[in-house]
Amino acid sequence: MQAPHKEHLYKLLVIGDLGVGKTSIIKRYVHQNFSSHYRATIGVDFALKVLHWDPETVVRLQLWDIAGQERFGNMTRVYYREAMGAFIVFDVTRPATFEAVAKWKNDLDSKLTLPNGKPVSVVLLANKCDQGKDVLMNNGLKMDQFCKEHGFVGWFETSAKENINIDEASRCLVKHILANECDLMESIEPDVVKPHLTSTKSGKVLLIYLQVF
Ligand SMILES: Nc1nc2c(ncn2[C@@H]2O[C@H](COP(=O)(O)OP(=O)(O)OP(=O)(O)O)[C@@H](O)[C@H]2O)c(=O)[nH]1
Repeated sequence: MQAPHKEHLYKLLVIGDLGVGKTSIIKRYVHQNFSSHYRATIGVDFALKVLHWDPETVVRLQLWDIAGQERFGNMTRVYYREAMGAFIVFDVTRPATFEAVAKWKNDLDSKLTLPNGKPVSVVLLANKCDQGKDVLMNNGLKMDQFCKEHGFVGWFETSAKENINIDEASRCLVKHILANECDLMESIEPDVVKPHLTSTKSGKVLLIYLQVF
């Protein structure tokens, strides 16, 4: 079999209010499992997903699972550094978590831009759709409008529990990032946007930034 020609490494953020399902979405996406047991993330956690994008291209995604409580802290600026894209997640059964979406998006846009000054690609995830299938059914147009107004590249109803639309949402985000990278390559040296990656004993990904502060 011929080796892939192109390798991409992207840091992706997964943000949104407490308990909306960020960890569960990542677990489903990376480990193909789900637990109904809730344990709040403290700070940030990491996972790595390898996508065979096409016969010639491998895409590695470093998923940064950022605790919901971090919206009220000062660490998001550090966590956001050098990300190429993000998922913002809300829980369809809790309207307050949707109201927080714009705050998360503003926080992100105020602290992170691509090296060419443009905003990073962000996909909105309406999670736990297995619990409230009707909540968004009649609001599709409103959601399209909301995404346009707030600069999301797309939105998906997802369920980590039933494995609905998570792969699709990721493909949408990666597609936009690949397109953005073509623009970036024209003006920026590739090494400038690549973080340093090593593996730890536990198999988790440890990201070492030389200039965190
Ligand atoms: N029914 C249903 N429950 C879900 C789904 N996704 C997550 N949950 C449940 O929601 C609770 C919170 O999920 P987490 O993945 O821990 O949420 P989180 O956003 O990572 O939370 P923080 O770490 O506090 O920010 C857990 O009890 C999950 O089992 C889903 O798609 N459907």
